[in-house]
Amino acid sequence: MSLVETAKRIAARAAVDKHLTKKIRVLGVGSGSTIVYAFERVVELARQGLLHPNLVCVPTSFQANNLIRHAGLTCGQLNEFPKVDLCIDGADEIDPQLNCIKGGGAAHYGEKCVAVSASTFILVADYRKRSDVLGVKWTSGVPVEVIPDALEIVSLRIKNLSKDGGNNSLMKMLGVSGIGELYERDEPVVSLRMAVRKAGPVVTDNGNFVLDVDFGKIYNPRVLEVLLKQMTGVLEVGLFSNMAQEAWFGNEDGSVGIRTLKGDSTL
Ligand SMILES: O=C(CO)[C@H](O)[C@H](O)COP(=O)(O)O
Repeated sequence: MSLVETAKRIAARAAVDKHLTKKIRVLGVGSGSTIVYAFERVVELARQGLLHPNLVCVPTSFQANNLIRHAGLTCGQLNEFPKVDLCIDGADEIDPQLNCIKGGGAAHYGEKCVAVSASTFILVADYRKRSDVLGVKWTSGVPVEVIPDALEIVSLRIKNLSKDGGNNSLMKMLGVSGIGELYERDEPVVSLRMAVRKAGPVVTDNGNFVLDVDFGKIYNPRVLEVLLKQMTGVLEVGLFSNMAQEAWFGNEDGSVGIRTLKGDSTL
């Protein structure tokens, strides 16, 4: 197993061991490759009888739904279980305030639905995702899920943010005086995410498209998230600000690091 895969696995398993106690009845299951390792551990613990006897797993995506069903665990939807005790998910980049970029797997809408419903939201990742400022480690851009009919209008509005931003009354309401307080680039670079082994764009679990928007460094993820989210045609933004309580990182040396709002430590 490569260094990166080992790092994902140790972080994922350690976070599950710490947080998934017998008291957790409703578990949110994230998406991506790191979550596969976390879920492997969930299944091991369930088979050993160490979890809540009525554990329900709420998926964040089609992928997570498959993981749960193939393991034979109970799968529940958010409409039936809107109060999630714990959600464990991966991330593409995480800053010291535990803001993160998600959506590398285009599942950020489902992931955010579950994360906002969770009493505890824990991130698991390898060492490449630990960052001081968002936009430096994950350079593919912030994923923005867009309703297909609105693709062009949303692209244009995002490209023009820097030009129009200074006069935006919403920015004033949010207490930001200029777009330069939010991100680095003069003009965000907007790309439609293209599929691999399918002609045309990626189509999300919800039948939408994804724009990857490179803002350069992101200085104020919270306000940028709000600004993007309010654009008509945007379903969800892959910025998750002020949501996670902890991030668990697998380090290159085989140790596990824990990032909280109080700082970084090693297990
Ligand atoms: O947000 C996500 C999917 O939309 C993933 O959690 C994120 O992309 C991390 O994935 P991986 O664990 O494969 O690096």
